[in-house]
Amino acid sequence: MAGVLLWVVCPKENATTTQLLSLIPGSGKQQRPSSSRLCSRVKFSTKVSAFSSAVANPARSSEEKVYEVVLKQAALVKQQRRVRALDFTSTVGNDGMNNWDLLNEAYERCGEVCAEYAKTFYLGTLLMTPERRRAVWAIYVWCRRTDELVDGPNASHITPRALDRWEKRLDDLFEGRPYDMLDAALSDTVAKYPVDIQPFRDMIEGMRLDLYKSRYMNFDELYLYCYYVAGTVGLMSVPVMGIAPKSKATTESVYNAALALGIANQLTNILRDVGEDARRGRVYLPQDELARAGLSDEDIFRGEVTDKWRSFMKDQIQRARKFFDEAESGVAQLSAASRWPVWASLMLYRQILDAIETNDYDNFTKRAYVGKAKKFVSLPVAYGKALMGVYNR
Ligand SMILES: CC(C)=CCC/C(C)=C/CC/C(C)=C/CC/C(C)=C/[C@@H]1[C@@H](COP(=O)(O)OP(=O)(O)O)[C@]1(C)CC/C=C(\C)CC/C=C(\C)CCC=C(C)C
Ligand SMILES: [Mn+2]
Repeated sequence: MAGVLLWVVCPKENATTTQLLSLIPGSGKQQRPSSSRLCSRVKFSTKVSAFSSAVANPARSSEEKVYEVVLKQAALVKQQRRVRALDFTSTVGNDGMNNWDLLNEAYERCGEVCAEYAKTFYLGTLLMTPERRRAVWAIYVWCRRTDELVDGPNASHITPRALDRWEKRLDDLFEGRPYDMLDAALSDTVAKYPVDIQPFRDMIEGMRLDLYKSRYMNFDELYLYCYYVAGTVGLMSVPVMGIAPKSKATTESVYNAALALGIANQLTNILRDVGEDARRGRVYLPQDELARAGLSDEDIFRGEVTDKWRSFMKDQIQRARKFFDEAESGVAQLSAASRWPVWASLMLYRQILDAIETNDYDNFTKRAYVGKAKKFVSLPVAYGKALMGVYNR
């Protein structure tokens, strides 16, 4: 797939099937969020409840339910909650390597995977502190492997039970019992940073949805899917990327921006891949909005760019852009060294929306991508934005 951030979020471009196969095992302060969208709908409370209990109340919108997760994650980072750290100190194995060396090797391997599948993002991480950089690699690798379960070469063999086993493995690694060396790196990361298990579980839930759901009745349903498979990445990453010590923003608003970036990226992914998804029998577009635009699944399968389609797409693109705008406010609040890769990914992914427009909204037969020239311009601009950040410590 094309380009810098595309290497982050769509690393398939750089990956061969066999390479990916080898990754698959056995096959602050409380305040209202910046978003006015949300402000109008969420009843704010300092009481933070688990996502599962939020789900139990179906009268609430997906944004409200997900916002409760944001509050919970923000509260956890404030507590600096840590899970039991692994003991990587003493034992020396037959090969003369001690556990410490093994852990370093595990992280190195995560870095290699990241460099292979998400090259420019990998380069961006090199600006981060060594500790943070390798923790982000470990998270990246776990996300990549999770997505490969349902999208990779073995996808047709993946059952809900296989995902249950993957979740059990996740529980184990959070408890300090990693299954393999890539898990060990994440085990160490979650012991060192206030990373909660819930976004990881929720990403697996998104993959479960992909096993049986191929239509989304309205944006509320689609939003929840986007949270599961992409918003979660933002929530996993912020505790590692770190908030600038001098930032005056609430923790919760930074998490909210991170969530928005994940949602924006996934909505963009969906708009770019309409044709590709349709060929797999999938329509990740809100059915009610399609109907209101006078469109149906049949129109999508036919793949004809009509004025109705253009008008529908304009609205979808506008919505995705709003989520990017919402994310922007949070980037400046991140620790200085973490800002560049985030700005770069935001700018490059957002340009895919421009590319869809340039293609006259033909996302049935043309794949929107950001060309090399635009990437080369965006990277220094992103760097400048990162440097200009309000808090440089
Ligand atoms: C305050 C603030 C703005 C902080 C930044 C927070 C942050 C780092 C957000 C990251 C957002 C992000 C990159 C989300 C990923 C979104 C995405 C498109 C997910 C894809 C899901 C499945 O989609 P699909 O199957 O339709 O797509 P493909 O055809 O398969 O591409 C994913 C593929 C899920 C798996 C996600 C990854 C492998 C990426 C994981 C990335 C990281 C852990 C690093 C994120 C860090 C940076 C700097 C972007
Ligand atoms: Mn995928």
